[in-house]
Amino acid sequence: MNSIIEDIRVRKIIDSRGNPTIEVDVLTVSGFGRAAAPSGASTGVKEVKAFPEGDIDKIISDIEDILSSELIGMDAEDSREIDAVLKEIDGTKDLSSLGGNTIVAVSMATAKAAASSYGLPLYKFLGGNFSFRLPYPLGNMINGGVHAGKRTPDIQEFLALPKGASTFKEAVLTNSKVHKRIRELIDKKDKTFTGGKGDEGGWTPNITSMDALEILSEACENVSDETGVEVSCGLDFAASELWDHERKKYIYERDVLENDPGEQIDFVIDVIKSFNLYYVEDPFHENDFESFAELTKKVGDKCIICGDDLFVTNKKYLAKGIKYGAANAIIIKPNQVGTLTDTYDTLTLAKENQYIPVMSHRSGETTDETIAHLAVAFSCPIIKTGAIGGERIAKLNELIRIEEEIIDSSMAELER
Ligand SMILES: C=C(OP(=O)(O)O)C(=O)O
Ligand SMILES: [Mg+2]
Repeated sequence: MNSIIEDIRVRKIIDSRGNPTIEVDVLTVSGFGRAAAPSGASTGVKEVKAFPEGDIDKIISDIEDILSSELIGMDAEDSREIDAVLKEIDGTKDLSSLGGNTIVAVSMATAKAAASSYGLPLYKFLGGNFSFRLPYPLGNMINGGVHAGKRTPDIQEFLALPKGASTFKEAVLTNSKVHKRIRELIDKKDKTFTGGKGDEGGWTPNITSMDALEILSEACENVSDETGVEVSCGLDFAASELWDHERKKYIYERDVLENDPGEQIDFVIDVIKSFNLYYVEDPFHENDFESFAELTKKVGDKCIICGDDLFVTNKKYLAKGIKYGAANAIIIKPNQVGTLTDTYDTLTLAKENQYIPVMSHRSGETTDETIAHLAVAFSCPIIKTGAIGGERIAKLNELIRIEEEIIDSSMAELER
């Protein structure tokens, strides 16, 4: 039994925002796995709690003792059992006792240790020999909202998807061209721009969302013409951050726009049509399943409507969404739900119901590359993990390596 757990180490490291997070090492008889947890800024209220209350250093040493006494001697290969034990030790619904970030790091590090015990990369260990498809990278080009500073666009993410790329490497290089082109276009529009970037490596100009959309659209078109690779545009509204619960309105401060829920639906449809958007994430706040359903009914045949804060990678909320017909895609962030098993179960439900699973980074990231492997292992047609920036390219470059390693690899199938 080469995959029996022999030791567990938990440490505090920093993420891309300079905030503390948790990294876990798992040692088995003949393998080793390491994973670190990311953190969100526009977190959904239904997500598990990232950290328990209290002094993180004290928590870490306590947690290491507890985990060691429970997990040493278990088989790292048995992810479902490991995850069940983690949840049992935690004992809370929102994982607030150990913290979702601790649990997800242990869950992922254990799976990596099991893969290593068999001498396999994680994507192959989890996905087997028939996981040969690479996801399309959905790249963050302009950052706004809570991922950027004051006077930046209200909408959180302006995205590009090189859906005409025939290889992952070509797709990544195409996105980097769009990113560069956008800088040139911003320089023309915002004369004070000094090249600042936001949490996910997108530019942070002092312009409105509408101007940012014009620039995104022009850059995607320019690069498509220049390279022959079709590049589509997308947005993450992160609308829970725009929603004023008291006034029941979406407030766009920079654009000086206020939309009630009905106006927001019309506005989103108008933007999708005017800019020929291929992808829209969280256009409504996290509890508005009805508006999601109306939008999906109206434009879901042409545009990917993706729920992030709406579903928080949780199969319970996804099941509700399926009932409503809300969305046709779901963001998959393992730390929103806490374990690899729960992530897998949500993904499976999504696929059974023709929801596109979009594997995703968080705005606060480390150089951990686990989600690159999960995207291939679980056949996600899209991965959202930035376009540039060390912690973002850690995933993109890992996928370039994976593509090289897979015999007869091909890009995912994307319809619409
Ligand atoms: C990645 C995102 O942001 P965060 O990690 O801040 O939730 C997102 O909203 O899709
Ligand atoms: Mg989002």
